[in-house]
Amino acid sequence: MSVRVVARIRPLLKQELDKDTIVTAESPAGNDAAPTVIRMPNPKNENEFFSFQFSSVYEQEATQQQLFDGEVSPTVKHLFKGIDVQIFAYGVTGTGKTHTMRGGKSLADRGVIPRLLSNIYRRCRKVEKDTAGATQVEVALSYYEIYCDRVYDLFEPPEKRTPSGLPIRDNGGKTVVVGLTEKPCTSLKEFEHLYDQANINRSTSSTKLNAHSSRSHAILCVKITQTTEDTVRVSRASAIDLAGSEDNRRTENNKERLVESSAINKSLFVLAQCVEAISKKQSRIPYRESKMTRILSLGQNNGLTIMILNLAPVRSYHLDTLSSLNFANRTKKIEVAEIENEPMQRVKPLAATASIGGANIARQPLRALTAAAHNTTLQDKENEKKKPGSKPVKAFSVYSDARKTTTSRPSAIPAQNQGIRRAGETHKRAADSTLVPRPMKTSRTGEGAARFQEPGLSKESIEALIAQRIDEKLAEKALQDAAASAPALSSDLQKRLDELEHRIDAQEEDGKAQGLQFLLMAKQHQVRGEEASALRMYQLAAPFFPGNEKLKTKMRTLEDRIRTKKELASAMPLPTTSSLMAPLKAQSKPAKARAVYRDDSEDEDFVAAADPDESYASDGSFDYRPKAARKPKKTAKKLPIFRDTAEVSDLSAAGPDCQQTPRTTHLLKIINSRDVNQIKALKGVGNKKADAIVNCLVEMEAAEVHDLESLAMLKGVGGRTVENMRVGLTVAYDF
Ligand SMILES: Nc1ncnc2c1ncn2[C@@H]1O[C@H](COP(=O)(O)OP(=O)(O)OP(=O)(O)O)[C@@H](O)[C@H]1O
Repeated sequence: MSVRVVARIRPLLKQELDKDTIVTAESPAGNDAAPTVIRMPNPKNENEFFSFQFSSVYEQEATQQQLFDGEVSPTVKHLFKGIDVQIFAYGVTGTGKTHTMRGGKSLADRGVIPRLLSNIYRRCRKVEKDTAGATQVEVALSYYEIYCDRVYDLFEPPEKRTPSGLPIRDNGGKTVVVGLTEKPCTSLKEFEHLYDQANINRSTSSTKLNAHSSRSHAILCVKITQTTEDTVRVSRASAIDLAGSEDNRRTENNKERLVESSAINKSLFVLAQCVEAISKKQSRIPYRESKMTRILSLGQNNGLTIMILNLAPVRSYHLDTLSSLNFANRTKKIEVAEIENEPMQRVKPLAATASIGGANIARQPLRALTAAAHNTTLQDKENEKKKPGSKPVKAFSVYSDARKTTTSRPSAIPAQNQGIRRAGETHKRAADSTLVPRPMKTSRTGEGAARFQEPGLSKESIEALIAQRIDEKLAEKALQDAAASAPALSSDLQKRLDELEHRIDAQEEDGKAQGLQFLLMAKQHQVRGEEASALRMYQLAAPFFPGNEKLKTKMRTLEDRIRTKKELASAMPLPTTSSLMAPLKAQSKPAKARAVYRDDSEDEDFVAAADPDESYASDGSFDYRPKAARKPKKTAKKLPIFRDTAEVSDLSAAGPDCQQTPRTTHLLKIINSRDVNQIKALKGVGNKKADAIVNCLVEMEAAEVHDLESLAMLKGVGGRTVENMRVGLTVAYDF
């Protein structure tokens, strides 16, 4: 399922005026149903309105209780079924993220986090009661912040922090913070105490836009462990209060706030890049470019993900609000696999795990070997059907090289290890009972115990064997992942990027590390041909290298090139919207013509075609080569030509400056409104097409469709559709 995105508009603050309200909530059909649409004017033309559809929309008056009941409360039962839940608040500074997640002290003001914990404890009691105490539920908390791209444990006082913060590692596909405190927490009261104490340690400051602005991303992780006699099931709820993006022209931040702000903006920029890369199905998602994106792992985590988009209703946030809405619109398309964490057999923690993360970080639990639909092949299911009563089939065996046995053996497990199934419950398997070698089982019920009882193998050696096998699997997977995500860079270039990364690692303590990171990102963007992003990163790096002439020259060159490109684009017959639409529509044009008006994401070709000699030659660390042989392109598809011949009189009546008929103008106005209902009402446009058009427009951000040719190039639209839309308008309105 996709990420669930809900929007919340905060009420006006004391200094804000009602007349400045520009963001409103609406029901899709304009009826009394709960609102799901956010509407706001186009910053370029206030007579036009943009509409954005989300799973739900909470208006200014919505209470903390309503938001919790509508969005978070329903996830708790899934959490107890073993499904991880991630809830994060996103929005510009001062839009109400902390209010939503943490809230105030009074009962009514409590935010998502205390309510979630209250709900979890209630459910713990219910589970224990319903199972007459056979299931024990334990809750443990960890809470940390990412401040200036460094991870700090919020359960530790600031004076205990090391300047470089805690390291993060990939552990079996999950990102973990090494050395984080995990505190068992048995009641809501205990939670409130721990949470309040920890929040004192969080980095907040007063800025011009928010008297209590969070200067870090805060992540609360609630681990729920349900233990029965035989199994242990672990699931996690993560509640994340992201720091808000800041426009430093408005904040008047001092130097310290500026450094924080640039770290916040950088991480949010990387997050936006990740979301864009995911939505464009690119093979490389830049998760690793910021700790926040590594930890958030949007689109990589299994479970339920909810994003609460916080919005300020007033005009002073106009552009920021539009950018947040565009981000949210992309996020809602990200698919997340709703896979539950399977229960595992109760075993003592493996000795080998201690080395990964100290006492508090456990190795990725041994995956349950119980029947799991997603782990079972069709063939396996067939086998199960054919042999009623036969043992179910499993997808893989961790213990495949253990010796087979034909008789049950006396238990070799110490009596205190109650987690492992008892000898009496073990099942025998005849050595020759297999039609195929080593039959697979989905369930290890009993079987796991039998294997632990192999004589001749000590408990330690079995554990060591398991640890070794898991490490091999993890290493294999890491190699596969690395190979799959490796960008197609020349080995020379890759070497230089690696060197730069090593320099960053080596200088972690040095103030320049942050600057080098910006530089690395700039180079990565540049090598991908994303010049605007590269320039932005160079600009962020600049304060770390004062007086560096090479860097200044590089920025000037990029600025010139971007400016030239823009001028060329405006001189071209097709408007910029076409360039934005080009990648959206699978139409290809001859490379040379296209080079002039394509957007950032493809301007590597622009460089190669328009200015082959301009170069990264000045950049000693780069060996830039334009892409060599490319696949032959398809010949350009001819664009439809629209002539409003039937309306020449209208055109002349509209005056000499007007290049479009009123009907065309009206049609474009409807399209640019991005109002899905208005677009749907056009002749020949159904729900699907209207959605596709609105999605294209959202991808174009603030850009608009200026003519019928550009409209015909939108994904899902063609010349015929445009003609239908236009013709349909003759009867629909009065010119
Ligand atoms: N739903 C709401 N009801 C009442 N007050 C609200 C609401 N949402 C936000 N506020 C108020 O708006 C102000 C800013 O909110 P908050 O500090 O939560 O913003 P933020 O998005 O977390 O900002 P930052 O990113 O700077 O930390 C606070 O004074 C807060 O009390």
